[in-house]
Amino acid sequence: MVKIAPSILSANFARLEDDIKDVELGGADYIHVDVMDGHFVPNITIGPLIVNAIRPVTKLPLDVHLMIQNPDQYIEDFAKAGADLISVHVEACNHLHRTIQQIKKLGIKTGVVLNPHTPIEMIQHVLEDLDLVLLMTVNPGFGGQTFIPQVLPKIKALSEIIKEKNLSIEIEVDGGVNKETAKLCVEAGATVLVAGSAIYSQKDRHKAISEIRGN
Ligand SMILES: O=C(CO)[C@H](O)[C@H](O)COP(=O)(O)O
Ligand SMILES: [Fe+2]
Repeated sequence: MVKIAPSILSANFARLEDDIKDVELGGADYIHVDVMDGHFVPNITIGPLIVNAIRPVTKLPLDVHLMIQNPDQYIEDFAKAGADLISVHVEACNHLHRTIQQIKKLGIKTGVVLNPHTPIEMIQHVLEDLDLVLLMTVNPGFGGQTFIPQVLPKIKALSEIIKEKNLSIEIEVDGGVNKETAKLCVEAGATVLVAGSAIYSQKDRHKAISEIRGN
């Protein structure tokens, strides 16, 4: 069954604990945490302090999506704050292999993210070291954007490579995922769906999660 990772970017930050517990009760598999630095992307969101604050309010793994320049400098802080999985953007890493080893050494799961225009060839030499590849289906920086369908063939191609190599890597998609686009992503091979606005804009978040999962 496809996993659902609600993005708290679209939650009410004044009621973060309630908004996290609500999606946990609704069957979410991860809590997706969007970290933006105002440099790699034109928006500023949250840091390790918030990750540390939300860690005790949920049993779900915290899936931390770093949209920051120089991620090496902050990886340890996010791991100590309670991240279970840290994903770094290929486009933000000068020495991707080194950054991946840094995350792995901390004993947490390791993910790499590709922007919509970045080809999967960029990660072919590090695939064996990854637990997850996150394919952006919007240009990162904001919630509530429109899904970019041109990424679908990339999801399919990555899924085929993973099968061919007999690897155990999750394919996560992020951006503009709703019940319609979720179906296309799952058909292409996505195994984890991030959804922010499509869950948190709804009064009944439990129903939204089920619908995105395709139930
Ligand atoms: O990484 C992100 C943006 O850069 C968010 O995770 C993503 O946009 C989720 O929001 P929505 O589902 O509303 O598109
Ligand atoms: Fe994200």
